[in-house]
Amino acid sequence: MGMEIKITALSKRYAKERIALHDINLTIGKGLFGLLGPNGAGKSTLMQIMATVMSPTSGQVEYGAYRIGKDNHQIRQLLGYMPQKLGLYEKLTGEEFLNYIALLKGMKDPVARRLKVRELLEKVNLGDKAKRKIKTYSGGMKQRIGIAQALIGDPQVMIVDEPTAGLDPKERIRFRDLLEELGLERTILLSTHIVADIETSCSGLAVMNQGELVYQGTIPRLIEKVNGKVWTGQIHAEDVHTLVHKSSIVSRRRTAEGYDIRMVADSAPFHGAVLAQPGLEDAYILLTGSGSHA
Ligand SMILES: Nc1ncnc2c1ncn2[C@@H]1O[C@H](COP(=O)(O)OP(=O)(O)OP(=O)(O)O)[C@@H](O)[C@H]1O
Repeated sequence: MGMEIKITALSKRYAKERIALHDINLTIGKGLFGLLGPNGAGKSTLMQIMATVMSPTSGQVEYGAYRIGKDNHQIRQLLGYMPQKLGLYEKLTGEEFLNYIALLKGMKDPVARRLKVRELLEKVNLGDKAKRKIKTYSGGMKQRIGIAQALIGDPQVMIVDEPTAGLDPKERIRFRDLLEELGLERTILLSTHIVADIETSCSGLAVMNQGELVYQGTIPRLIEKVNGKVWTGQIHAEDVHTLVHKSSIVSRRRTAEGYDIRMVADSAPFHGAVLAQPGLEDAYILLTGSGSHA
């Protein structure tokens, strides 16, 4: 299972000339594919168009032989979509909610439906919480029930929009493991603005910034781009203002004397800075200028 998705010259312009996507060309293969970018980069817009819930201004998305706009019905059959804001029915139990969604998706046979709901609850590790109301679930549990509903109908492709927002680190790891496992037999597109969400697990990666695709390829090849450009060192508090290109600061930690700094620069950015082993976070900051400590 799993299939190739081809995006060609895709653009989206909202009202008032706001360009959310500009000429996106991207191929997404089998496995877990990461879509990384800061808030407002256009990730949700792209995913909504791919999920056939919004039309592009121009361009094309193809799922094998199917095209959005023309074959939406067929595409929805092979797609599981988890939007950023999942309307959960808080008063229902996890089991009731999945049963309801399965009904909506056309599973008419009650026995098959009950079996499927059970299987999905087990798969996302909520078997023992099936009879509890969704409003009592933690953030991570809600996200996992969201994945379960997207899995009804055994979709070949899953589109998952910023699922880890608001999760604590433990829940985030658990959720990532689940997606990784699901990615073994399908195509999963996962969007996030958190580098750690995709660091270890993705077979492919695209980075977006301000409506543009700024990178597509493997994680190691992206990290290569910052080889010899990542610097660490200590700087005195009174010298911080001398740092230029603050947007390329990867991390800044207060110490007794000043700051421990990690930043991306072509040459040593301050006195005493030494080269460090580069990572994905460094490359991401070089591409997007989205230093969280800038
Ligand atoms: N319905 C809309 N009307 C007008 N502008 C919109 C609309 N939806 C999104 N935008 C704008 O389009 C741009 C891309 O937004 P989008 O939500 O796709 O980004 P994102 O990468 O998913 O970020 P976030 O994680 O904050 O949702 C932003 O500038 C946003 O303000």
